[in-house]
Amino acid sequence: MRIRGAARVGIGGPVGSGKTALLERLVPTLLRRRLEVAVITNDLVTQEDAERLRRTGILARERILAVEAGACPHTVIREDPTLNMEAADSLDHAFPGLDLILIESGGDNLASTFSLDLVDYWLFVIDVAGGDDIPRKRGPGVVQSDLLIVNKVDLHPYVGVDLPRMIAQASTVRGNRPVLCTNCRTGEGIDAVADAISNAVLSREP
Ligand SMILES: Nc1nc2c(ncn2[C@@H]2O[C@H](COP(=O)(O)OP(=O)(O)OP(=O)(O)O)[C@@H](O)[C@H]2O)c(=O)[nH]1
Repeated sequence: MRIRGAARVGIGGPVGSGKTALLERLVPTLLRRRLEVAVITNDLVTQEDAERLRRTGILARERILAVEAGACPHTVIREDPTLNMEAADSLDHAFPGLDLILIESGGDNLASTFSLDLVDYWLFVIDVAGGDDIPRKRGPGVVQSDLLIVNKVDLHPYVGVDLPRMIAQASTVRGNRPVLCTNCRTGEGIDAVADAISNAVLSREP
């Protein structure tokens, strides 16, 4: 068992659903709440997402670590999360006051889930452009995540998606575990995501 450091929060979801865009909005929101944050990104064979986040300047470069996941993004967050656990341990060691380590998975399919050896809580990000039948397919990520995020809600009129129906189906398959909507272009819904994470994994008030 690890010595208690920062809370570890996973962010998974299909390719392009908006995981990095969510981080770009969520990190500044958490920092405004005076929380100490670091990020680990997982890419297949590059450090692209980490470099993208570093370029935004939202966090000091050394608070953003990259794990190269190899061929299977879910392997390093579920079957053998050693690389991510080592990265998180090194952030805990380097920044003793850290509150949260956000671990972004590489883009994967609806079956991807996080090992609870790695994270205390995990979000799964889908987007409306993927279609409103995604929740009905009952992928483990959609069903089992602690928080489901339906992103890109601004696009629903353009892709013919019935958003209320999509949310209702998501809530049904999740047995009333939470579902939140976000628009990472504008920041809509991000405060609610920060509230959910804080309430779930932080012992002190933000
Ligand atoms: N319209 C709209 N576009 C968005 C939103 N969120 C993300 N995008 C766009 O969607 C595309 C993919 O976003 P990313 O944040 O790169 O997605 P990702 O899940 O990190 O992608 P991978 O790491 O490749 O799996 C980008 O062009 C974003 O600008 C949103 O809420 N609305």
